[in-house]
Amino acid sequence: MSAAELAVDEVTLTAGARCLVRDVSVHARPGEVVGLVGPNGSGKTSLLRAVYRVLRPDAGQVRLDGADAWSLPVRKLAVTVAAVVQEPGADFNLTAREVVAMGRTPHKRLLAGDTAEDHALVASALAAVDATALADRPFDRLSGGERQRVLIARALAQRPRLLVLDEPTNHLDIRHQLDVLGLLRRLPATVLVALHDLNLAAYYCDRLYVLRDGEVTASGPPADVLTADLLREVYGVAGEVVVHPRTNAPHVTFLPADEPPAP
Ligand SMILES: Nc1ncnc2c1ncn2[C@@H]1O[C@H](COP(=O)(O)OP(=O)(O)OP(=O)(O)O)[C@@H](O)[C@H]1O
Repeated sequence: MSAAELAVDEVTLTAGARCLVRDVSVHARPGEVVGLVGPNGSGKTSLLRAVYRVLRPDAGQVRLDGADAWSLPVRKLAVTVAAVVQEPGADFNLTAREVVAMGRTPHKRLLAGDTAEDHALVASALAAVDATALADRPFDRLSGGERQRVLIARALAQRPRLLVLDEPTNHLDIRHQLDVLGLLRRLPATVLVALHDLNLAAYYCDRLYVLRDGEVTASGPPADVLTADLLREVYGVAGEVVVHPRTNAPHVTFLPADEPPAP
């Protein structure tokens, strides 16, 4: 298993008469962690949906290792790409362990049972997200953050070559946010992740793409992309960006609009 190369080439996505994403190109080299950031409604989720093949591009192409992702056989796609999305189907009358085991399905023949390797991969995926103790609990009775970790474990059990995640730290407490993002960095996979927290994106991503109104407005290493000018232009907020002396990553401090004048 090796990390995949992702190339989104000049993709345009529409829904009815509405343009969701226009002429967007995003590239992730094998093993890179690439972040998508941008305000609400800027097109992050839509773009991810085109990559994991839910929303077909009206123009442009999504390529995995050079091949058109939308032409790959379903099974080939399922052993290559895993997605952790915001609204998973709610058909989960299953335990957490059973949900994670679903990640093994693309690797199996029809009706084949679980192998010792499947059991081991499920157990290690649960452990990786600190969810071993949740394994026998009904999935639909877990808290939001617990559920999120189980869904990440399901994607890990799939052993994807490209992992696509939409706001994976949503619902997670700070320790689990740091653990999950640290884990993504260590995976032998390419990662495309939409994040709202710019400081986490700056620390954990190799490169960022900033979306605004469905278009890429900036891209590059976090230190090049995250500037006070960008925060003002894209998000309409005042902020200061410094290189943090301990992490060496850019660190953003937001300045509330009603900040009292300096003494
Ligand atoms: N099926 C659809 N039909 C019409 N409009 C849609 C559809 N899906 C998304 N949109 C619109 O497209 C725009 C981009 O939405 P998208 O969910 O991709 O943004 P996002 O960057 O992920 O936002 P957020 O940060 O709020 O999650 C939004 O204005 C949204 O309302």
